[in-house]
Amino acid sequence: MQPQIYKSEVFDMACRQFDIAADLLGLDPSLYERTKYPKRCMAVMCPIRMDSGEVRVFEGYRVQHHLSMGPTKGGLRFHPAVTLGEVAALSMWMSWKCALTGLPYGGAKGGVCVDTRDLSFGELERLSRRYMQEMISFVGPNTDIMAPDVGTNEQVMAWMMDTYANHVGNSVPAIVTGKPVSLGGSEGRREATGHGVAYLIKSYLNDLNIPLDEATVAIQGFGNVGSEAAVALNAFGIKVIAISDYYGGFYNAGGINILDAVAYVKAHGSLKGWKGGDSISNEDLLILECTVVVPAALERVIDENNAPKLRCRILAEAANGPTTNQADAILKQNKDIITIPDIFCNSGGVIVSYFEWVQDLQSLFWTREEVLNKMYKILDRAKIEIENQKKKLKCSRREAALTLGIKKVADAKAVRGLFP
Ligand SMILES: NC(=O)C1=CN([C@@H]2O[C@H](COP(=O)(O)OP(=O)(O)OC[C@H]3O[C@@H](n4cnc5c(N)ncnc54)[C@H](OP(=O)(O)O)[C@@H]3O)[C@@H](O)[C@H]2O)C=CC1
Ligand SMILES: O=C(O)CCC(=O)C(=O)O
Repeated sequence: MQPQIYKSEVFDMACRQFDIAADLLGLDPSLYERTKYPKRCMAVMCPIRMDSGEVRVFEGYRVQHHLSMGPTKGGLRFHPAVTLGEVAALSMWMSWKCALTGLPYGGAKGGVCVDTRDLSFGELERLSRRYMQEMISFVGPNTDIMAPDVGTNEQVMAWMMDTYANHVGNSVPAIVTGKPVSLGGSEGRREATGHGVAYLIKSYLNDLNIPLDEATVAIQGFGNVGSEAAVALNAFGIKVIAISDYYGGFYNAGGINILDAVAYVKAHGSLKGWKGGDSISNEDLLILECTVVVPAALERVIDENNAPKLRCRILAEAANGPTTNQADAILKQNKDIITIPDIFCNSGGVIVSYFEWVQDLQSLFWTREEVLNKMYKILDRAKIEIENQKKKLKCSRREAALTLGIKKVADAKAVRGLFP
């Protein structure tokens, strides 16, 4: 029976993906619900004194999907659309992602329902600290390790770590990843997710025999993941022709000046008012004629209405859950489009978070080159496994990735047995 507390479109979507993959695997019924649903969750109310003197209370959540193979791991989202159901779905995807890439973690995710655009720097700090304070009994460097996601960043992770460290009385760098390097963060973590996305795009372009300098890319979302993917694509000599954020997008057939766009966002907080291209809506960006489309913002942006209109060769899912089940069924029939599924496409982030955690635990730090090379190796290995599984099960790439991840978790649960 599906737990009612998580009821939402996005949770249903993650459950439907699980059902399809579990059927392909012929998953033992005794493992089905144990493997599928999140293990436990925490909901907290975070009262914050605003700069005006008023007290506002924000809802926060953390969902730990499974604890069978190590601590849980996953990002923390600050966004007005956050719900417990969304966080639960994201925690499921973290589990399959970590298992697929061979990381010794279960999945987790956290979220606070807040629009950070409405907060001052001081209010953001108080909210971040209060959330961690409320979560102290639920997380730990060997229990559940947070990282940045939508609306959070290195600074938020620094406050999280400081709050936890003040509580226990000593520095605990391994409590969060995606921290500033000066606090034990890893070289390469900031760019890892976007860089991994760009690396996989390059790899699939090579498979399609499309020369890199002939490829064109449209990216929805220009935050950490979208902008770092654009920077890495640019460095690989792959032309980005459209970018966007919450306020809308920009199109330039001659190629977006990525470094200028990044500098503009750094100075102004968003792309609003930038002059680097013609205006394009977020909806039209996804159906542009180009080689690669990269959704790098939020879930469920590709649905049954726009899926038949996609005009790309590669859909690189940098965001988590950008494609609905209905759109997925449509894309499965379209043999001209390669979908690089989210749990694989954006896994560079958690892979390097794992490296950060390992470096923190051993207090021995690696160079950016070492970090990225180790990440490439894991991505290459996962790609081979996915392509083999796709052939073996005669299924889509998403189903291949999900079955690989889900099977590892189910096998671990089976061998651990039931207690008592
Ligand atoms: N950070 C990481 O390491 C990882 C992130 N991911 C996933 O990648 C995606 C992006 O995360 P991240 O880059 O960290 O988040 P950020 O908050 O850094 O960036 C989000 C971007 O999406 C834009 N955006 C927000 N709403 C919309 C909208 N309705 N239409 C178009 N764009 C919108 C934001 O615009 P604006 O700034 O104007 O609000 C911003 O450019 C998420 O799905 C996340 O779960 C996956 C793996 C790891
Ligand atoms: O780096 C991490 O631990 C998690 C990143 C994340 O939230 C994700 O992969 O969706």
